[in-house]
Amino acid sequence: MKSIDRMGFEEATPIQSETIPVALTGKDVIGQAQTGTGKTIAFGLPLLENVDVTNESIQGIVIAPTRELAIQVAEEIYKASYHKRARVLSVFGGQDISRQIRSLKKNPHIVVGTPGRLLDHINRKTLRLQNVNTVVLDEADEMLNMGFIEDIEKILAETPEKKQTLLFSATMPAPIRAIAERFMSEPVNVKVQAKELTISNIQQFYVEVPEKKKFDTLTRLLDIQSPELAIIFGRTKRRVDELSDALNVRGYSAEGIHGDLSQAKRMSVLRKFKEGSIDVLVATDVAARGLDISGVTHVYNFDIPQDPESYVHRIGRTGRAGKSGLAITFVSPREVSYLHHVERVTKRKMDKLKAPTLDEALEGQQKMSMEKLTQAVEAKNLGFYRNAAEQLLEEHDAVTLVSAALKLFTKEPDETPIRLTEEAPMHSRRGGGGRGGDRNRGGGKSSSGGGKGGWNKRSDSRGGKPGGGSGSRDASAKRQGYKRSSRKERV
Ligand SMILES: Nc1ncnc2c1ncn2[C@@H]1O[C@H](COP(=O)(O)OP(=O)(O)OP(=O)(O)O)[C@@H](O)[C@H]1O
Ligand SMILES: [Mg+2]
Repeated sequence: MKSIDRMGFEEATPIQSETIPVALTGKDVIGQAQTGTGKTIAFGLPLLENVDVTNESIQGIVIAPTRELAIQVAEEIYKASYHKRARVLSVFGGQDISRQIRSLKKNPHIVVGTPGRLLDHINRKTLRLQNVNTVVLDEADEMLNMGFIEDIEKILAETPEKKQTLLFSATMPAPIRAIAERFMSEPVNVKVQAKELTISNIQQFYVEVPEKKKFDTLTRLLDIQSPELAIIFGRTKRRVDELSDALNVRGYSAEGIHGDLSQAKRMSVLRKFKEGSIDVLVATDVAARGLDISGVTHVYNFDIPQDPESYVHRIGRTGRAGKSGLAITFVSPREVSYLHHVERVTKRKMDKLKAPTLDEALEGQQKMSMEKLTQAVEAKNLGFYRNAAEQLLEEHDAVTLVSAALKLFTKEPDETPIRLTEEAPMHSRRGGGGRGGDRNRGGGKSSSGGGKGGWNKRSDSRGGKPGGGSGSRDASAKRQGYKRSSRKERV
Protein backbone atom coordinates (compact mmCIF):
# COMPACT_ATOMS: atom_id res chain seq x y z
CA MET A 1 0.00 0.00 0.00
CA LYS A 2 2.89 2.33 0.71
CA SER A 3 4.28 1.75 -2.77
CA ILE A 4 0.90 2.26 -4.38
CA ASP A 5 0.36 5.43 -2.40
CA ARG A 6 3.82 6.69 -3.18
CA MET A 7 3.17 6.13 -6.90
CA GLY A 8 0.25 8.52 -6.60
CA PHE A 9 -2.53 5.94 -6.77
CA GLU A 10 -5.48 6.10 -4.40
CA GLU A 11 -6.14 2.41 -4.04
CA ALA A 12 -5.06 -0.94 -5.36
CA THR A 13 -6.82 -2.10 -8.51
CA PRO A 14 -8.78 -5.39 -8.28
CA ILE A 15 -6.02 -7.48 -9.88
CA GLN A 16 -3.55 -5.95 -7.45
CA SER A 17 -5.63 -6.55 -4.35
CA GLU A 18 -6.52 -10.06 -5.48
CA THR A 19 -3.08 -11.28 -6.54
CA ILE A 20 -0.62 -9.53 -4.28
CA PRO A 21 -1.70 -11.28 -1.04
CA VAL A 22 -1.64 -14.69 -2.77
CA ALA A 23 1.73 -14.02 -4.38
CA LEU A 24 3.16 -12.90 -1.04
CA THR A 25 2.52 -16.37 0.35
CA GLY A 26 5.01 -17.63 -2.22
CA LYS A 27 2.51 -19.48 -4.39
CA ASP A 28 2.68 -19.54 -8.18
CA VAL A 29 0.04 -17.30 -9.72
CA ILE A 30 -1.64 -17.00 -13.10
CA GLY A 31 -3.20 -13.54 -13.11
CA GLN A 32 -5.70 -12.47 -15.71
CA ALA A 33 -7.33 -9.06 -15.83
CA GLN A 34 -8.35 -6.67 -18.56
CA THR A 35 -5.91 -4.34 -20.28
CA GLY A 36 -4.76 -1.23 -18.47
CA THR A 37 -5.76 -2.44 -15.00
CA GLY A 38 -2.34 -2.40 -13.34
CA LYS A 39 -0.99 -5.92 -13.81
CA THR A 40 2.59 -4.63 -13.85
CA ILE A 41 2.37 -3.54 -10.24
CA ALA A 42 0.42 -6.70 -9.40
CA PHE A 43 3.49 -8.78 -10.23
CA GLY A 44 6.04 -6.02 -9.60
CA LEU A 45 5.40 -5.65 -5.89
CA PRO A 46 5.59 -9.36 -4.99
CA LEU A 47 8.71 -9.58 -7.15
CA LEU A 48 10.27 -6.71 -5.22
CA GLU A 49 9.29 -8.29 -1.91
CA ASN A 50 11.35 -11.33 -2.85
CA VAL A 51 14.44 -9.23 -3.45
CA ASP A 52 17.06 -8.91 -0.75
CA VAL A 53 18.98 -5.79 -1.71
CA THR A 54 21.99 -6.80 0.36
CA ASN A 55 22.35 -9.82 -1.90
CA GLU A 56 24.34 -8.88 -5.01
CA SER A 57 22.90 -11.47 -7.36
CA ILE A 58 19.99 -11.42 -9.79
CA GLN A 59 16.95 -12.60 -7.86
CA GLY A 60 14.09 -11.81 -10.19
CA ILE A 61 13.59 -11.93 -13.94
CA VAL A 62 10.71 -10.66 -16.00
CA ILE A 63 10.35 -11.82 -19.60
CA ALA A 64 8.36 -9.65 -21.98
CA PRO A 65 7.63 -10.09 -25.69
CA THR A 66 8.87 -6.75 -27.05
CA ARG A 67 11.75 -4.41 -26.40
CA GLU A 68 9.62 -1.37 -25.67
CA LEU A 69 7.56 -3.34 -23.18
CA ALA A 70 10.70 -4.61 -21.42
CA ILE A 71 11.87 -1.02 -21.00
CA GLN A 72 8.48 0.12 -19.72
CA VAL A 73 8.10 -2.73 -17.24
CA ALA A 74 11.61 -2.14 -15.88
CA GLU A 75 10.76 1.54 -15.37
CA GLU A 76 7.47 0.78 -13.63
CA ILE A 77 9.12 -1.74 -11.27
CA TYR A 78 11.90 0.71 -10.55
CA LYS A 79 9.33 3.38 -9.67
CA ALA A 80 7.62 0.95 -7.31
CA SER A 81 10.88 0.07 -5.58
CA TYR A 82 11.58 3.37 -3.90
CA HIS A 83 11.38 1.78 -0.47
CA LYS A 84 14.21 -0.61 -1.09
CA ARG A 85 16.07 0.87 -4.01
CA ALA A 86 16.40 -2.33 -5.96
CA ARG A 87 18.52 -2.18 -9.08
CA VAL A 88 16.39 -2.99 -12.13
CA LEU A 89 17.94 -3.48 -15.56
CA SER A 90 16.33 -4.04 -18.93
CA VAL A 91 18.11 -6.01 -21.66
CA PHE A 92 16.75 -6.36 -25.16
CA GLY A 93 17.81 -6.84 -28.75
CA GLY A 94 18.95 -3.98 -30.92
CA GLN A 95 20.93 -2.35 -28.14
CA ASP A 96 24.71 -2.50 -27.86
CA ILE A 97 25.45 -5.76 -26.09
CA SER A 98 28.72 -4.66 -24.52
CA ARG A 99 26.89 -1.81 -22.81
CA GLN A 100 24.41 -4.32 -21.42
CA ILE A 101 27.26 -6.56 -20.28
CA ARG A 102 28.76 -3.63 -18.37
CA SER A 103 25.40 -2.96 -16.73
CA LEU A 104 24.98 -6.62 -15.86
CA LYS A 105 28.34 -6.51 -14.09
CA LYS A 106 26.90 -3.90 -11.74
CA ASN A 107 24.77 -6.61 -10.13
CA PRO A 108 21.17 -5.72 -10.83
CA HIS A 109 18.65 -7.39 -8.54
CA ILE A 110 15.99 -7.66 -11.23
CA VAL A 111 16.46 -8.10 -14.96
CA VAL A 112 13.65 -7.46 -17.40
CA GLY A 113 14.29 -8.69 -20.91
CA THR A 114 13.13 -10.02 -24.21
CA PRO A 115 13.66 -13.76 -24.73
CA GLY A 116 16.25 -13.57 -27.52
CA ARG A 117 18.56 -11.19 -25.73
CA LEU A 118 18.22 -12.97 -22.38
CA LEU A 119 19.30 -16.18 -24.10
CA ASP A 120 22.14 -14.41 -25.79
CA HIS A 121 23.45 -13.27 -22.41
CA ILE A 122 22.94 -16.74 -20.95
CA ASN A 123 25.01 -18.23 -23.76
CA ARG A 124 27.76 -15.65 -23.27
CA LYS A 125 27.67 -16.40 -19.56
CA THR A 126 27.05 -12.75 -18.85
CA LEU A 127 23.70 -13.52 -17.21
CA ARG A 128 23.56 -15.97 -14.35
CA LEU A 129 20.20 -17.04 -13.12
CA GLN A 130 21.06 -19.61 -10.45
CA ASN A 131 20.00 -17.29 -7.62
CA VAL A 132 16.70 -16.31 -9.16
CA ASN A 133 13.76 -16.82 -6.81
CA THR A 134 11.01 -15.21 -8.93
CA VAL A 135 10.26 -15.49 -12.63
CA VAL A 136 7.54 -13.40 -14.27
CA LEU A 137 6.15 -13.88 -17.75
CA ASP A 138 4.36 -10.70 -18.70
CA GLU A 139 1.97 -11.26 -21.61
CA ALA A 140 2.25 -14.91 -20.64
CA ASP A 141 -0.01 -16.31 -23.35
CA GLU A 142 2.09 -14.61 -26.00
CA MET A 143 5.31 -15.85 -24.39
CA LEU A 144 4.04 -19.43 -24.27
CA ASN A 145 2.86 -19.40 -27.85
CA MET A 146 4.67 -20.94 -30.79
CA GLY A 147 6.99 -18.06 -31.50
CA PHE A 148 8.60 -17.88 -28.08
CA ILE A 149 8.07 -21.11 -26.19
CA GLU A 150 11.40 -22.73 -27.04
CA ASP A 151 13.31 -19.68 -25.86
CA ILE A 152 11.27 -19.55 -22.67
CA GLU A 153 11.97 -23.20 -21.94
CA LYS A 154 15.69 -22.61 -22.36
CA ILE A 155 15.66 -19.59 -20.07
CA LEU A 156 13.62 -21.35 -17.41
CA ALA A 157 16.04 -24.28 -17.51
CA GLU A 158 18.73 -21.88 -16.23
CA THR A 159 16.75 -20.97 -13.11
CA PRO A 160 16.57 -23.01 -9.91
CA GLU A 161 13.83 -25.60 -9.65
CA LYS A 162 12.49 -24.02 -6.50
CA LYS A 163 11.19 -20.59 -7.35
CA GLN A 164 8.01 -18.59 -7.64
CA THR A 165 6.52 -18.22 -11.11
CA LEU A 166 4.05 -15.44 -11.91
CA LEU A 167 2.18 -15.33 -15.23
CA PHE A 168 0.10 -12.37 -16.28
CA SER A 169 -1.98 -11.35 -19.26
CA ALA A 170 -5.33 -9.92 -20.25
CA THR A 171 -5.95 -13.06 -22.29
CA MET A 172 -5.29 -16.69 -21.49
CA PRO A 173 -6.75 -19.11 -24.03
CA ALA A 174 -7.37 -22.54 -22.45
CA PRO A 175 -4.73 -24.46 -24.47
CA ILE A 176 -2.08 -21.95 -23.44
CA ARG A 177 -3.17 -22.11 -19.81
CA ALA A 178 -2.59 -25.87 -19.99
CA ILE A 179 0.94 -25.29 -21.28
CA ALA A 180 1.48 -22.70 -18.55
CA GLU A 181 0.57 -25.13 -15.83
CA ARG A 182 3.33 -27.46 -16.98
CA PHE A 183 5.84 -24.81 -15.98
CA MET A 184 4.31 -24.11 -12.60
CA SER A 185 3.62 -25.89 -9.36
CA GLU A 186 0.01 -25.82 -8.26
CA PRO A 187 -0.62 -22.34 -9.57
CA VAL A 188 -3.43 -20.27 -8.14
CA ASN A 189 -5.60 -18.82 -10.89
CA VAL A 190 -6.64 -15.28 -10.17
CA LYS A 191 -9.04 -13.97 -12.73
CA VAL A 192 -10.67 -10.64 -12.11
CA GLN A 193 -14.30 -11.38 -12.80
CA ALA A 194 -15.50 -9.65 -15.91
CA LYS A 195 -18.12 -10.57 -18.42
CA GLU A 196 -16.08 -9.38 -21.35
CA LEU A 197 -12.43 -9.81 -22.26
CA THR A 198 -12.23 -6.18 -23.31
CA ILE A 199 -12.65 -3.35 -20.88
CA SER A 200 -15.99 -1.58 -20.81
CA ASN A 201 -14.60 1.94 -20.99
CA ILE A 202 -13.57 1.38 -24.59
CA GLN A 203 -16.37 2.06 -27.05
CA GLN A 204 -16.04 -0.42 -29.87
CA PHE A 205 -17.10 0.10 -33.47
CA TYR A 206 -16.54 -1.50 -36.82
CA VAL A 207 -16.79 -0.06 -40.32
CA GLU A 208 -17.52 -2.27 -43.27
CA VAL A 209 -15.67 -0.89 -46.25
CA PRO A 210 -14.08 -2.36 -49.38
CA GLU A 211 -10.30 -2.65 -49.21
CA LYS A 212 -9.83 0.10 -51.80
CA LYS A 213 -11.84 2.61 -49.80
CA LYS A 214 -10.25 1.93 -46.43
CA PHE A 215 -7.75 4.73 -46.57
CA ASP A 216 -10.22 7.48 -47.49
CA THR A 217 -12.46 6.21 -44.72
CA LEU A 218 -9.57 6.33 -42.28
CA THR A 219 -8.63 9.93 -43.03
CA ARG A 220 -12.25 11.03 -42.89
CA LEU A 221 -12.65 9.39 -39.51
CA LEU A 222 -9.49 11.10 -38.29
CA ASP A 223 -10.93 14.42 -39.48
CA ILE A 224 -14.22 13.86 -37.73
CA GLN A 225 -12.95 12.33 -34.51
CA SER A 226 -9.84 14.47 -34.07
CA PRO A 227 -8.07 12.05 -31.73
CA GLU A 228 -5.65 13.43 -29.21
CA LEU A 229 -3.28 10.52 -29.87
CA ALA A 230 -4.20 7.65 -32.15
CA ILE A 231 -2.65 4.28 -32.90
CA ILE A 232 -3.40 2.73 -36.28
CA PHE A 233 -2.61 -0.96 -36.56
CA GLY A 234 -1.68 -2.51 -39.88
CA ARG A 235 -1.03 -6.16 -40.60
CA THR A 236 2.49 -6.06 -42.01
CA LYS A 237 5.62 -3.96 -41.92
CA ARG A 238 5.11 -2.93 -45.51
CA ARG A 239 1.57 -1.92 -44.70
CA VAL A 240 2.77 0.25 -41.83
CA ASP A 241 5.38 1.97 -44.00
CA GLU A 242 2.86 2.63 -46.75
CA LEU A 243 0.21 3.85 -44.36
CA SER A 244 2.44 6.28 -42.52
CA ASP A 245 3.79 7.68 -45.81
CA ALA A 246 0.25 8.05 -47.13
CA LEU A 247 -0.92 9.80 -43.97
CA ASN A 248 1.92 12.28 -44.25
CA VAL A 249 1.01 12.97 -47.87
CA ARG A 250 -2.45 13.93 -46.66
CA GLY A 251 -1.10 16.21 -43.98
CA TYR A 252 -1.21 14.14 -40.79
CA SER A 253 1.77 13.90 -38.52
CA ALA A 254 2.27 10.17 -38.41
CA GLU A 255 5.18 7.80 -38.02
CA GLY A 256 5.43 4.04 -38.14
CA ILE A 257 6.89 1.47 -35.78
CA HIS A 258 7.71 -2.14 -36.63
CA GLY A 259 10.35 -4.79 -36.25
CA ASP A 260 12.48 -3.86 -39.26
CA LEU A 261 13.37 -0.42 -37.95
CA SER A 262 16.55 0.18 -35.98
CA GLN A 263 16.07 0.19 -32.23
CA ALA A 264 17.12 3.84 -32.14
CA LYS A 265 14.38 4.68 -34.63
CA ARG A 266 11.77 2.63 -32.75
CA MET A 267 12.58 4.44 -29.55
CA SER A 268 12.60 7.88 -31.11
CA VAL A 269 9.24 7.30 -32.80
CA LEU A 270 7.72 6.16 -29.52
CA ARG A 271 9.21 9.09 -27.65
CA LYS A 272 7.81 11.57 -30.18
CA PHE A 273 4.42 9.93 -29.89
CA LYS A 274 4.46 10.10 -26.09
CA GLU A 275 5.46 13.75 -26.19
CA GLY A 276 2.76 14.46 -28.74
CA SER A 277 5.08 15.79 -31.42
CA ILE A 278 3.47 13.22 -33.69
CA ASP A 279 -0.14 12.39 -33.04
CA VAL A 280 -0.60 9.25 -35.06
CA LEU A 281 1.43 6.12 -34.47
CA VAL A 282 1.12 3.50 -37.19
CA ALA A 283 2.13 0.11 -35.88
CA THR A 284 2.27 -3.61 -36.42
CA ASP A 285 1.41 -5.92 -33.54
CA VAL A 286 4.82 -5.06 -32.12
CA ALA A 287 2.94 -2.28 -30.29
CA ALA A 288 -0.15 -4.35 -29.50
CA ARG A 289 0.78 -5.66 -26.09
CA GLY A 290 1.40 -3.96 -22.81
CA LEU A 291 2.43 -0.49 -23.91
CA ASP A 292 1.04 2.15 -21.59
CA ILE A 293 0.92 5.53 -23.30
CA SER A 294 -1.33 8.09 -21.72
CA GLY A 295 -3.39 10.24 -24.04
CA VAL A 296 -4.16 7.52 -26.58
CA THR A 297 -7.83 8.23 -27.22
CA HIS A 298 -8.35 6.20 -30.40
CA VAL A 299 -7.23 2.88 -31.80
CA TYR A 300 -7.93 2.07 -35.44
CA ASN A 301 -7.55 -1.48 -36.70
CA PHE A 302 -6.91 -0.60 -40.31
CA ASP A 303 -6.52 -4.34 -40.82
CA ILE A 304 -8.49 -6.65 -38.57
CA PRO A 305 -6.08 -8.51 -36.28
CA GLN A 306 -4.97 -12.10 -36.84
CA ASP A 307 -6.72 -13.47 -33.80
CA PRO A 308 -9.19 -12.33 -31.15
CA GLU A 309 -6.49 -12.06 -28.49
CA SER A 310 -4.57 -9.63 -30.61
CA TYR A 311 -7.76 -7.59 -30.96
CA VAL A 312 -8.14 -7.41 -27.18
CA HIS A 313 -4.57 -6.21 -26.69
CA ARG A 314 -4.53 -3.77 -29.59
CA ILE A 315 -7.65 -1.91 -28.52
CA GLY A 316 -6.39 -2.03 -24.94
CA ARG A 317 -3.80 0.61 -25.81
CA THR A 318 -6.61 3.06 -25.09
CA GLY A 319 -9.04 3.20 -22.17
CA ARG A 320 -6.33 2.61 -19.57
CA ALA A 321 -6.39 3.22 -15.84
CA GLY A 322 -10.07 4.19 -15.84
CA LYS A 323 -9.91 6.53 -18.85
CA SER A 324 -12.25 6.16 -21.77
CA GLY A 325 -11.29 5.30 -25.32
CA LEU A 326 -12.60 4.45 -28.72
CA ALA A 327 -11.70 1.59 -31.03
CA ILE A 328 -12.66 1.23 -34.66
CA THR A 329 -12.04 -1.89 -36.70
CA PHE A 330 -12.11 -1.89 -40.49
CA VAL A 331 -13.43 -4.94 -42.26
CA SER A 332 -13.97 -5.66 -45.91
CA PRO A 333 -17.31 -7.30 -46.69
CA ARG A 334 -15.62 -10.71 -46.84
CA GLU A 335 -14.22 -10.27 -43.34
CA VAL A 336 -17.51 -9.61 -41.59
CA SER A 337 -17.99 -13.22 -40.48
CA TYR A 338 -14.48 -13.24 -39.05
CA LEU A 339 -15.36 -10.07 -37.17
CA HIS A 340 -18.29 -11.88 -35.59
CA HIS A 341 -15.91 -14.59 -34.49
CA VAL A 342 -13.82 -11.96 -32.73
CA GLU A 343 -16.97 -10.68 -31.06
CA ARG A 344 -17.88 -14.15 -29.83
CA VAL A 345 -14.49 -14.69 -28.23
CA THR A 346 -14.42 -11.27 -26.57
CA LYS A 347 -18.10 -11.61 -25.58
CA ARG A 348 -18.68 -8.08 -26.71
CA LYS A 349 -20.46 -6.73 -29.77
CA MET A 350 -19.05 -3.89 -31.78
CA ASP A 351 -21.42 -1.21 -33.01
CA LYS A 352 -21.64 -0.65 -36.73
CA LEU A 353 -20.40 2.71 -37.89
CA LYS A 354 -21.24 4.08 -41.32
CA ALA A 355 -18.26 5.09 -43.43
CA PRO A 356 -18.33 8.89 -43.34
CA THR A 357 -18.71 11.03 -46.44
CA LEU A 358 -16.37 13.79 -47.52
CA ASP A 359 -18.89 16.40 -46.39
CA GLU A 360 -19.09 14.85 -42.95
CA ALA A 361 -15.30 14.96 -42.72
CA LEU A 362 -15.33 18.65 -43.65
CA GLU A 363 -18.02 19.31 -41.06
CA GLY A 364 -15.88 17.55 -38.46
CA GLN A 365 -12.89 19.71 -39.25
CA GLN A 366 -15.05 22.83 -39.26
CA LYS A 367 -16.31 21.98 -35.82
CA MET A 368 -12.73 21.71 -34.61
CA SER A 369 -11.94 25.18 -35.97
CA MET A 370 -15.05 26.61 -34.34
CA GLU A 371 -13.90 25.19 -31.03
CA LYS A 372 -10.45 26.66 -31.47
CA LEU A 373 -11.90 30.05 -32.37
CA THR A 374 -14.24 29.97 -29.38
CA GLN A 375 -11.37 29.08 -27.10
CA ALA A 376 -9.39 32.04 -28.45
CA VAL A 377 -12.36 34.31 -27.76
CA GLU A 378 -12.62 32.98 -24.22
CA ALA A 379 -8.90 33.47 -23.62
CA LYS A 380 -9.56 37.21 -24.08
CA ASN A 381 -5.96 38.24 -24.83
CA LEU A 382 -6.85 39.75 -28.20
CA GLY A 383 -6.02 43.41 -27.53
CA PHE A 384 -3.23 43.49 -30.04
CA TYR A 385 -5.55 42.35 -32.86
CA ARG A 386 -8.44 44.72 -32.22
CA ASN A 387 -7.32 47.53 -34.49
CA ALA A 388 -6.74 45.18 -37.38
CA ALA A 389 -10.12 43.58 -36.80
CA GLU A 390 -11.90 46.93 -36.82
CA GLN A 391 -10.13 47.91 -40.01
CA LEU A 392 -11.28 44.68 -41.67
CA LEU A 393 -14.82 45.18 -40.43
CA GLU A 394 -14.98 48.53 -42.18
CA GLU A 395 -14.44 46.78 -45.48
CA HIS A 396 -16.26 43.41 -44.98
CA ASP A 397 -19.26 42.15 -43.08
CA ALA A 398 -18.69 40.14 -39.92
CA VAL A 399 -20.02 36.82 -41.26
CA THR A 400 -17.72 36.92 -44.28
CA LEU A 401 -14.75 37.69 -42.08
CA VAL A 402 -15.42 34.91 -39.59
CA SER A 403 -16.03 32.48 -42.46
CA ALA A 404 -12.64 33.39 -43.90
CA ALA A 405 -10.98 32.93 -40.53
CA LEU A 406 -12.63 29.51 -40.18
CA LYS A 407 -11.56 28.53 -43.67
CA LEU A 408 -7.96 29.39 -42.87
CA PHE A 409 -8.13 27.37 -39.67
CA THR A 410 -9.76 24.35 -41.14
CA LYS A 411 -7.71 21.49 -42.47
CA GLU A 412 -9.95 20.66 -45.38
CA PRO A 413 -10.17 16.94 -46.09
CA ASP A 414 -7.40 16.00 -48.46
CA GLU A 415 -8.24 13.46 -51.11
CA THR A 416 -4.80 13.21 -52.71
CA PRO A 417 -4.82 9.81 -54.43
CA ILE A 418 -2.93 7.22 -52.46
CA ARG A 419 -1.79 3.83 -53.55
CA LEU A 420 -1.56 1.07 -50.97
CA THR A 421 -0.59 -2.50 -51.73
CA GLU A 422 -3.69 -4.56 -51.14
CA GLU A 423 -3.85 -7.01 -48.27
CA ALA A 424 -5.68 -10.25 -48.74
CA PRO A 425 -8.77 -10.51 -46.55
CA MET A 426 -8.26 -12.35 -43.26
CA HIS A 427 -9.87 -15.63 -44.15
CA SER A 428 -8.96 -16.40 -47.73
CA ARG A 429 -5.21 -16.29 -47.15
CA ARG A 430 -5.23 -18.59 -44.18
CA GLY A 431 -8.17 -20.74 -45.05
CA GLY A 432 -6.00 -23.46 -46.56
CA GLY A 433 -8.55 -24.14 -49.24
CA GLY A 434 -11.37 -22.62 -47.25
CA ARG A 435 -12.02 -20.00 -49.84
CA GLY A 436 -15.10 -21.68 -51.13
CA GLY A 437 -16.28 -22.55 -47.65
CA ASP A 438 -18.93 -21.19 -45.35
CA ARG A 439 -17.47 -17.78 -45.23
CA ASN A 440 -18.59 -17.01 -48.73
CA ARG A 441 -22.14 -17.20 -47.56
CA GLY A 442 -21.68 -13.65 -46.50
CA GLY A 443 -21.71 -11.97 -43.17
CA GLY A 444 -24.26 -12.00 -40.46
CA LYS A 445 -24.92 -15.05 -38.45
CA SER A 446 -24.31 -17.61 -41.14
CA SER A 447 -20.86 -18.47 -39.91
CA SER A 448 -22.11 -19.23 -36.45
CA GLY A 449 -24.69 -21.57 -37.86
CA GLY A 450 -22.58 -24.58 -37.00
CA GLY A 451 -22.51 -23.74 -33.32
CA LYS A 452 -19.15 -23.02 -31.88
CA GLY A 453 -17.49 -24.64 -34.85
CA GLY A 454 -13.76 -24.81 -34.92
CA TRP A 455 -13.27 -21.13 -34.41
CA ASN A 456 -13.15 -21.22 -30.69
CA LYS A 457 -9.70 -22.66 -30.81
CA ARG A 458 -6.83 -20.35 -31.29
CA SER A 459 -5.20 -22.64 -33.83
CA ASP A 460 -8.32 -22.75 -35.89
CA SER A 461 -8.82 -19.05 -35.84
CA ARG A 462 -5.53 -18.83 -37.58
CA GLY A 463 -5.52 -21.86 -39.76
CA GLY A 464 -8.97 -23.25 -40.05
CA LYS A 465 -12.30 -22.41 -41.42
CA PRO A 466 -15.56 -22.21 -39.58
CA GLY A 467 -17.32 -25.35 -38.64
CA GLY A 468 -14.14 -27.33 -38.30
CA GLY A 469 -12.65 -29.17 -41.25
CA SER A 470 -9.32 -27.48 -40.79
CA GLY A 471 -7.45 -30.66 -41.51
CA SER A 472 -5.57 -33.03 -39.24
CA ARG A 473 -4.15 -31.83 -35.96
CA ASP A 474 -0.74 -32.21 -37.41
CA ALA A 475 -1.44 -30.09 -40.42
CA SER A 476 -3.13 -27.52 -38.26
CA ALA A 477 -0.19 -27.38 -35.88
CA LYS A 478 2.19 -27.02 -38.76
CA ARG A 479 0.11 -24.25 -40.17
CA GLN A 480 0.00 -22.56 -36.82
CA GLY A 481 3.74 -22.95 -36.41
CA TYR A 482 4.36 -21.53 -39.81
CA LYS A 483 2.08 -18.64 -39.16
CA ARG A 484 3.52 -18.04 -35.81
CA SER A 485 7.01 -17.54 -37.08
CA SER A 486 5.86 -15.64 -40.09
CA ARG A 487 3.83 -13.38 -37.86
CA LYS A 488 6.89 -12.58 -35.79
CA GLU A 489 8.68 -11.64 -38.96
CA ARG A 490 5.80 -9.60 -40.17
CA VAL A 491 5.69 -7.43 -37.06
N1 LIG B 1 -3.60 1.21 -8.25
C1 LIG B 1 -3.57 1.96 -9.33
N2 LIG B 1 -4.38 3.04 -9.45
C2 LIG B 1 -4.37 3.80 -10.55
N3 LIG B 1 -3.57 3.60 -11.62
C3 LIG B 1 -2.75 2.53 -11.57
C4 LIG B 1 -2.70 1.67 -10.43
N4 LIG B 1 -1.78 0.72 -10.67
C5 LIG B 1 -1.27 0.95 -11.88
N5 LIG B 1 -1.83 2.06 -12.43
C6 LIG B 1 -1.54 2.67 -13.74
O1 LIG B 1 -2.40 2.10 -14.69
C7 LIG B 1 -1.79 2.06 -15.98
C8 LIG B 1 -1.92 0.67 -16.58
O2 LIG B 1 -1.16 -0.25 -15.84
P1 LIG B 1 -0.44 -1.49 -16.52
O3 LIG B 1 0.38 -1.05 -17.68
O4 LIG B 1 0.24 -2.24 -15.44
O5 LIG B 1 -1.72 -2.30 -17.06
P2 LIG B 1 -1.82 -3.81 -17.54
O6 LIG B 1 -2.91 -4.41 -16.76
O7 LIG B 1 -0.49 -4.44 -17.48
O8 LIG B 1 -2.29 -3.63 -19.04
P3 LIG B 1 -1.93 -4.49 -20.35
O9 LIG B 1 -2.81 -5.72 -20.31
O10 LIG B 1 -2.28 -3.62 -21.50
O11 LIG B 1 -0.50 -4.84 -20.28
C9 LIG B 1 -0.35 2.49 -15.76
O12 LIG B 1 -0.20 3.82 -16.17
C10 LIG B 1 -0.15 2.34 -14.28
O13 LIG B 1 0.83 3.22 -13.77
MG1 LIG C 1 0.85 -5.12 -18.85
